[in-house]
Amino acid sequence: MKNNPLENAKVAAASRLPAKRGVRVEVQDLSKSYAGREVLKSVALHIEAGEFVAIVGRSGCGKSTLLRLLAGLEHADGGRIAFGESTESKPQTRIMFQDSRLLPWKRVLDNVALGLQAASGKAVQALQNVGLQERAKEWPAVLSGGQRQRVALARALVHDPELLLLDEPLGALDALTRIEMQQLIETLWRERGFTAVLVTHDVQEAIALADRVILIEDGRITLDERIDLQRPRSRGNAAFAQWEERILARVLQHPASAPDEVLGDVSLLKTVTQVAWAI
Ligand SMILES: Nc1ncnc2c1ncn2[C@@H]1O[C@H](COP(=O)(O)OP(=O)(O)OP(=O)(O)O)[C@@H](O)[C@H]1O
Repeated sequence: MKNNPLENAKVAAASRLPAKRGVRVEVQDLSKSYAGREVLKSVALHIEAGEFVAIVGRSGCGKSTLLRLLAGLEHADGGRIAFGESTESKPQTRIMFQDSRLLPWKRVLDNVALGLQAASGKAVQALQNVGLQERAKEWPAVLSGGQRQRVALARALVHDPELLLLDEPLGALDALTRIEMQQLIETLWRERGFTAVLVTHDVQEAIALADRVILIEDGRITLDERIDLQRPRSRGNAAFAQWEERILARVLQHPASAPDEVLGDVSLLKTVTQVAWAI
């Protein structure tokens, strides 16, 4: 295979199509407080099996808290989360963070194979899917940030998850690598059919990837928009730009808690937009 993650993903899709594995997610009346401060307030959310949902919102609004509750990393104070038909069974879930969290003392392939019993075939295939099979024997430290995130993606997908949770996984990457990673995630999601929930500060990323964009403000869902653009989505398209402007305007409408935060949020979002448009 060539060292091109998108091409590799397409070839792999043609040769080996696993059953679509998305799980339906039902969140009702979910609440969570830290030290008496309510961070999530009666959140209700329905996600179809195989749907791609992006969650946006200002810093501190509760996005990652919701993701951690979906992952089962923390417990809610109230409400319920159900997967598929039952509240009992837990789906195969994987989470990716901004930091790849690879083990520095294990080589790339061994990082991907973590948690697998008879590892190597599946792990090699997962590395091929992200275009890094030639780096299998190297240490994570010699990879670039984007390559490390591709390894983290391979490590998540090797378990064939029903639910993939993405907590700003591309937040530390440069604009071009970020767009390439978005395309890779979209290709693998379309191939495999897992349910995806992405937390992002980047409205353009949310619109590029998601079937639905959800806005959280002060711990509540205040916007839930279905993005009716065909895939793959072109950032130069007028309808794309209209969606971006509309959601960005809505995010910025909500007052931030401090003047610095307003400036930080606006400039971050605008910078990402301008850089991405310039490419
Ligand atoms: N373990 C914790 N203990 C105390 N407070 C917490 C804890 N985790 C989160 N919080 C608080 O809950 C609020 C929401 O945090 P959360 O990480 O969900 O925000 P976020 O929307 O993901 O923000 P960002 O976009 O900056 O990552 C914040 O005020 C945060 O300080």
